[in-house]
Amino acid sequence: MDEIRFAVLGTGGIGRRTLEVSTYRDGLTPVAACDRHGVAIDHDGLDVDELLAATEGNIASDGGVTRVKETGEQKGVAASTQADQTATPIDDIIAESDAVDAVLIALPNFEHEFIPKVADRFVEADYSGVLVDVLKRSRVIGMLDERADAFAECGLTFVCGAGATPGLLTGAAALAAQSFVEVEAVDIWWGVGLKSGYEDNRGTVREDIAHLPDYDLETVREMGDGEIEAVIDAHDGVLEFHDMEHADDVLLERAGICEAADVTVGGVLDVTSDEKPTTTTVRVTGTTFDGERGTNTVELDDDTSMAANVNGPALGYLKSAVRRHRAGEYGVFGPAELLPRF
Ligand SMILES: NC(=O)c1ccc[n+]([C@@H]2O[C@H](COP(=O)([O-])OP(=O)(O)OC[C@H]3O[C@@H](n4cnc5c(N)ncnc54)[C@H](O)[C@@H]3O)[C@@H](O)[C@H]2O)c1
Repeated sequence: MDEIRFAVLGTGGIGRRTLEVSTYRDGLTPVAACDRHGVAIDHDGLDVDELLAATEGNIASDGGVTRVKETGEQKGVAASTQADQTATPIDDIIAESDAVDAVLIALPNFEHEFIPKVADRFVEADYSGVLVDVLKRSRVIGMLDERADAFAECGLTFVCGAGATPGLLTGAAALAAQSFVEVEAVDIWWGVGLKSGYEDNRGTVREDIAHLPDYDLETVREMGDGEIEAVIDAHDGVLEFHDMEHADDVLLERAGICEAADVTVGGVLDVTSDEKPTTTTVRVTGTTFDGERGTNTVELDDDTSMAANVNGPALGYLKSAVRRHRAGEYGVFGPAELLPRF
């Protein structure tokens, strides 16, 4: 496979690690990266080490965040010698997108329409390439599906929900389901330990809090950092979630594996320790062709971090998407559709 030149939109907790993980993968050259204040573009390949060093402890987050950790004079990616400050970071990358094979979207998702609207801007620019997102919310998949024809017309291959959950765990469920002729339940239970906590993973932690009873995306978007930290403190740094709106459900349904209503997602986030508070498991219960009822369980090792489980799969799905794109397959794909089909 030819070298893949890719861009990262959003160099926060996830996007920075996307760049780092890509240095361990063959055939991936990062050529552009941006956050809300700056953009770095080098068609010969970005110097990832320099960019990571410049943004260490210096992530330009948003979502109601006013206090940004800064070590250099510039906020976020603009602190890199390879970057420039800009008011139009995404448009700056779109302007160069003829020379970009794939774009990984690691932007926050506080507004459901934000990522679909970013995709619209690529369509308006007639971008023929790959877009991959790691978004979580089920309802956004439908918004992307509505755009499938527009994507197909401009030759765009979009892979949605390609992080850990949804993403890796959706794919694991799709594989585990192959033993059955009928799937009755998929239960996803995740554990994440993030000692760097809210400071370095603002988008992820804030979006997760929206799943707690009494909160939603609208309320967490308006909350100040102090209020978010107060919620975390009120739970002693350990937050447990049930019945989360994670797109694993609609992504398994659109792959024909089970009904969305048969999928449950929950988990535990511990921001006081890097140890996982609980083991991440996917349990798929169904009936085999010869009448046995059983549960196939996939388990992640407790030592694999969230950053590893989001970014490894995201880049893996990105590579699969580039193959699809080069074979002339355009439109919207979920992680379960890039695996054995039901
Ligand atoms: N699927 C999964 O398993 C999974 C797991 C973790 C996180 N995520 C998702 O990853 C996303 C990123 O999370 P994070 O913790 O890295 O967030 P973050 O807040 O740390 O980083 C977000 C980045 O996006 C940039 N940004 C925001 N608005 C922008 C704009 N208009 N233009 C350009 N850049 C902009 C910010 O400057 C920042 O660099 C979230 O949507 C989260 O839900 C998915």
